[in-house]
Amino acid sequence: MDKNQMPCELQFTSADISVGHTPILHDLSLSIPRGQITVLLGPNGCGKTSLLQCLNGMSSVSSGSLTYQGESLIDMPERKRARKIAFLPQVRSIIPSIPVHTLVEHGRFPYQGFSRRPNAEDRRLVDQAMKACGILSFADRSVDTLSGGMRQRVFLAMVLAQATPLIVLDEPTTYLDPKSQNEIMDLVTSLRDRGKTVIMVLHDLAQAARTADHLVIMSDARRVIASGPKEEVLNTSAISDVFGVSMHRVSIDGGWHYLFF
Ligand SMILES: Nc1ncnc2c1ncn2[C@@H]1O[C@H](COP(=O)(O)OP(=O)(O)OP(=O)(O)O)[C@@H](O)[C@H]1O
Repeated sequence: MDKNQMPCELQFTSADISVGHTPILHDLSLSIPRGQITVLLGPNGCGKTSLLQCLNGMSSVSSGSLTYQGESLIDMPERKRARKIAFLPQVRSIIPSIPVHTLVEHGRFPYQGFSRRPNAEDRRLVDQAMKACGILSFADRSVDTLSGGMRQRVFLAMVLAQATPLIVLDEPTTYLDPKSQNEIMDLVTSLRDRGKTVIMVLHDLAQAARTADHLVIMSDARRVIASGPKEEVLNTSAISDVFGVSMHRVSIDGGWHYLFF
């Protein structure tokens, strides 16, 4: 299918978004396409996290609408939402002192009964997620003994084990070295290639330009000023308007690479 005509996964329409009782975003309308990687870019404090947090209930839509594949998310029970959307928040300050496989199993909670006893299908999906993230050999290690890059893989495996069509990642590469960042981006790309929809916040413009299919640019005024297929958005002045940098495209080995300065 033409990437410009992918069906819509998420739709915000004239949405006012609040954190607690504090209004953060006003009259936001935005479509997120299915089966693509959407990257949300914008300066600190423009409301990226608040926008995403409507998807895990940490912020709320106080007027307007938010739908997932046409179904309202606003009143959707938490457990049902968690079978559709997996959410990895920004860097966590508290790292659990539990084995890797136990943390990854948390991804199966939305499917389990009160006892939370994993069945064969849960165990299969947990193993599959750990394999995809390259952490099977760490299964018995305590999460708090791992490096930052490896921890991020473990959290990603937990999100994968949730087996949702939509994955939301808030700054998944922060504090990681370049190699670990590339590995996480490769993983994200492989998720998209397996049919998942991914939305993530990044701060690295080159990484965003390399990885995204679809770009959303927000401004200091907490507005979406550009949204669309990557090439279309990169051809506007949105990035230079918001970040004060110019984009330069260079061809290396037949592929395009983006530099911003
Ligand atoms: N719980 C809260 N109560 C009041 N204001 C809040 C709360 N959470 C966020 N805000 C404010 O909302 C605005 C948007 O914050 P948000 O974290 O969504 O921005 P962001 O674009 O994700 O920033 P960053 O890039 O720094 O992570 C900021 O001005 C922030 O101070």
